[in-house]
Amino acid sequence: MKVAIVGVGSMGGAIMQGLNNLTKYDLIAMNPQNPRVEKLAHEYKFKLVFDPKSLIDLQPDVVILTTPAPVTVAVAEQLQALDPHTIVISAAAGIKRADLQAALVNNPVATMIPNTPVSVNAGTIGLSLDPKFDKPVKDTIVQLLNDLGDVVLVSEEQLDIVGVIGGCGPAFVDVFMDAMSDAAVKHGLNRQTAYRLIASMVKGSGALAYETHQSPATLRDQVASPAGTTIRGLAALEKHGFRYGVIDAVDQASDED
Ligand SMILES: NC(=O)C1=CN([C@@H]2O[C@H](COP(=O)(O)OP(=O)(O)OC[C@H]3O[C@@H](n4cnc5c(N)ncnc54)[C@H](O)[C@@H]3O)[C@@H](O)[C@H]2O)C=CC1
Ligand SMILES: O=C(O)[C@@H]1CCC=N1
Repeated sequence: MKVAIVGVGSMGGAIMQGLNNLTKYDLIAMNPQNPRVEKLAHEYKFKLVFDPKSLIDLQPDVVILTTPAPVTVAVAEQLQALDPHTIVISAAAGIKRADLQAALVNNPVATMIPNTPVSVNAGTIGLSLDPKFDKPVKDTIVQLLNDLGDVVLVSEEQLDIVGVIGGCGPAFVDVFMDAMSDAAVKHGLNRQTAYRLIASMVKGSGALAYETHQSPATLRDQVASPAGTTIRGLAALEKHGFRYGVIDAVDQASDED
């Protein structure tokens, strides 16, 4: 399958990497000339074009839009001459399917919010589909995105909050991991050991919650032994408003103003 990525920045590059890991996709990219993207094209051996006509001529089966959100509808307008069978999937946060569909009248258009862990095929991808899609279109989209991680099908109204939790979430977790590594270094671990330890701990905590379906509160209680060390740390997190900080981070990221 021929997959084109339009806009090879952080998100487009992560998708490119995740698809390249599988070696089964014929990958194409469109981006303004940029040495970083050219280096990536050389490394991953994908075909790089710089203008919409060249992209359209290559007849991709799927086009993924990972351009900056404010220009994404304009980019879609430049792709109006795509073959009608080409499926377009936009990753642009806050851009509605109706606006993209108005630009791409003949093509099936889906909207999603992926996250950067797609680069290691461990992404979380909130996906909204047009209920009018026929089964082959739906299957093509879901199968492609399943190769990049977990696909969570949601309504378009829910995509904004899914985008904040799944899409912004890795950055919030990164801040937590960074702070923990400072603490570990303060207590004598070297930075590299701290990073490895913390990444493994977060990966394992996520896997445990994911595999067992237990609530975070239940899992937390299993760690906090009576009169033990964990409950003292949990009390300190409460004292410093950690939970409210997380809730407010989601509120702020969700705020459109
Ligand atoms: N970074 C992330 O974790 C996530 C980003 N997104 C969405 O992905 C999109 C891109 O975000 P980032 O990768 O963070 O931004 P970025 O700034 O790193 O990448 C944007 C890329 O698009 C290219 N570009 C700009 N105008 C273009 C045009 N007219 N045609 C083709 N390419 C063009 C830029 O040269 C750059 O390589 C945004 O719409 C954002 O909402 C969605 C979920 C997560
Ligand atoms: O920061 C952003 O706007 C994008 C959307 C979700 C994650 N990154």
